[in-house]
Amino acid sequence: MAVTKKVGILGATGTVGQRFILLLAEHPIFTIHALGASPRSAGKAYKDAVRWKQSRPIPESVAQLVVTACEADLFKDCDVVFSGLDADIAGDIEMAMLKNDIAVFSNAKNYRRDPTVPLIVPTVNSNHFDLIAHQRTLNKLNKGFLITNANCSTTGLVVPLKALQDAFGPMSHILVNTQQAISGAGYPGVPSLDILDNVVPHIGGEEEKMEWEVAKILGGIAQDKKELHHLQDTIVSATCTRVPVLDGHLETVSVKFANGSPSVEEVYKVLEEYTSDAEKLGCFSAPQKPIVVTYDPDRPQPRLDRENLKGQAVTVGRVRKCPVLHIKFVLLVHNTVLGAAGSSVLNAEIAVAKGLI
Ligand SMILES: NC(=O)C1=CN([C@@H]2O[C@H](COP(=O)(O)OP(=O)(O)OC[C@H]3O[C@@H](n4cnc5c(N)ncnc54)[C@H](OP(=O)(O)O)[C@@H]3O)[C@@H](O)[C@H]2O)C=CC1
Ligand SMILES: N[C@@H](CC(=O)OP(=O)(O)O)C(=O)O
Repeated sequence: MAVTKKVGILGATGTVGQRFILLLAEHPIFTIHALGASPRSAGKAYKDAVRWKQSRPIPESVAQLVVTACEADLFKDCDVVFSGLDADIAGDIEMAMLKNDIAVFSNAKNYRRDPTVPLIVPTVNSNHFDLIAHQRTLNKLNKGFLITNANCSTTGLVVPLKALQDAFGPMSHILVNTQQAISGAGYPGVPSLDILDNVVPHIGGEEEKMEWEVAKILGGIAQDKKELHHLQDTIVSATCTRVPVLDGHLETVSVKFANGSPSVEEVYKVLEEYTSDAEKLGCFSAPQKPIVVTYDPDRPQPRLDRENLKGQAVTVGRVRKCPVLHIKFVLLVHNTVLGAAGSSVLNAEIAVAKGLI
């Protein structure tokens, strides 16, 4: 039987934290060891601290665990710390964990632009783990390191883009429009009077994140493994909206390729056949395949497709020629699974498989 690793969850009471609890409560190699949240929650049993919003009940093994403050000393016995912390406080807390030589998997935006921190979508760029040796040298660490997840909308976008880039070469232009679920705004999130019977065509900072993160994730790594190379010649334009859906971000995408357009049939084939290292490494949470292709004319849809392959796959459909660029399609990503906690857990499984933890 595999040796189990002790894990801590920071921000365990939040929207992303609750997903971590569900994904980790019966995990074959990770055992929940410590739960952290704000001073408001510290000292309480998890069931009393959390406002549980999941359709499955709080796992029994977690309900009575006492939530602590997010102090590095209290997590020093953990092999891995997953962070679902609010970005306002994630920076300092995650850095304190890293300085204590702990492996940190962050969902927050704070370190995504740090050139020494890989921004990893597990079914896209797990090769960026190769930067960790250099990061450890820079920070004088033995076993600790820090990696971040991408923004949830970016995560959905880069999975099919990676398949297309591998097959057809660089893309010069990418236009994306998102319809994002309310769970993306955390709890209590968007007021009901703003979102019911409505669409809000603004999510602060989201478009800038999407436009920037794609280039880091789809870029390469230097031969000496000390630097990430961002894409230079790909322009991304994003428009992000909030819609009255609970979970699942829908995105409409148009792409122009630098070397000319593939056919719709070629694109479908490439999406169908795309594989990632996560499956090849045999990771427990890896989807059977990173992309579920739908040929139904009215899919993907959030309510019907967000749970595909347990929320770890991106569903893509409606591939057709774009009269302005080259190819357009629709995708759906589960924002709190692959878009957040699910990516972190799968990234940690990859790190274990690569011998980094
Ligand atoms: N929701 C989503 O789909 C996605 C979210 N993210 C990112 O993940 C992170 C978490 O988001 P989300 O779960 O939605 O946010 P929530 O607001 O639902 O949860 C925030 C968590 O942070 C904790 N917290 C707040 N203040 C402090 C503090 N001073 N010290 C310690 N802990 C504190 C809260 O604890 P308490 O309950 O005690 O207040 C809670 O556990 C954010 O950085 C977000 O940007 C990334 C991708 C997708
Ligand atoms: N902003 C996203 C969720 C999120 O928190 O993203 P980020 O981790 O990039 O701040 C949404 O509203 O759906």
